[in-house]
Amino acid sequence: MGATVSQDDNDSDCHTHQSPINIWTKMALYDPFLKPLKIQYDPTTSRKIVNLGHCFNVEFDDTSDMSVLSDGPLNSRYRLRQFHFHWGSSDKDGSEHVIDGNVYPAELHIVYWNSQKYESFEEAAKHPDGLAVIGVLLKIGEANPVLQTIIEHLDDVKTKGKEHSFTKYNLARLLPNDLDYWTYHGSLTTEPYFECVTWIVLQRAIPISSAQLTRFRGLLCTSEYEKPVPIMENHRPVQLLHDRVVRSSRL
Ligand SMILES: NS(=O)(=O)c1ccc(B(O)O)cc1
Ligand SMILES: [Zn+2]
Repeated sequence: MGATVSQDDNDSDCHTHQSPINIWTKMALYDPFLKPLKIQYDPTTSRKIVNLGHCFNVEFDDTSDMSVLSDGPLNSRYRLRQFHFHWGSSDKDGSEHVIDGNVYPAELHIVYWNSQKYESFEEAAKHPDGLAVIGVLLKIGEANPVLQTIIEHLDDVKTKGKEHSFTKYNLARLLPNDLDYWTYHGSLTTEPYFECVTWIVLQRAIPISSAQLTRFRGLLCTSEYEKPVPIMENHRPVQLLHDRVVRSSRL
């Protein structure tokens, strides 16, 4: 007699906390115990910009707790490692998280790891409370001068594997003043998709101009020795919510 597989067996599979998701704002649960985000940022920790082939990272010195994220939904101190973006082949899509069915043209991910409990980013990524990622939606608007300082360096990292020094970046100026957020437990949105992320998606989007966003699509996923292929898009489709609840920091 073969095993019978019921519907709930599908939910018992081990990939039920995947990201990104569609956030239905009216279904989000206001949690009065959620604290405001505490973002301590030291501009001297920015080190370099790197073309990874599927995106570019701005990377930080994470050998000590100089730029850290704490409070919010978190129970530990998380150390800043890198930030990167996801975008689409046109301004019509590109974000990973979707809000009430609305896709945004791009999304910023600021990646932190739990340096209070774990010795390294790699170790932290193996645990459900290992990482915290602040997701910031981008909307088409005025040219963003703080993004422009990044965009000016994209020509230095045009091909896969290229990197360029990138210091004294003022990440704090990139964030909106309003830090209200939605939070839920999820995963990395690229390989290896580990379910190790406390997602903190800001409720306020930041502007980018269409011309600035076009510059992202000029990056190449090929090395300088290969036929040039642009990174036209790098966003993952939304995943099933399963048994998760999204909480909101604002009523
Ligand atoms: N897109 S994401 O923020 O979920 C993310 C962050 C880090 C890594 B990783 O360092 O492998 C992968 C995906
Ligand atoms: Zn990302």
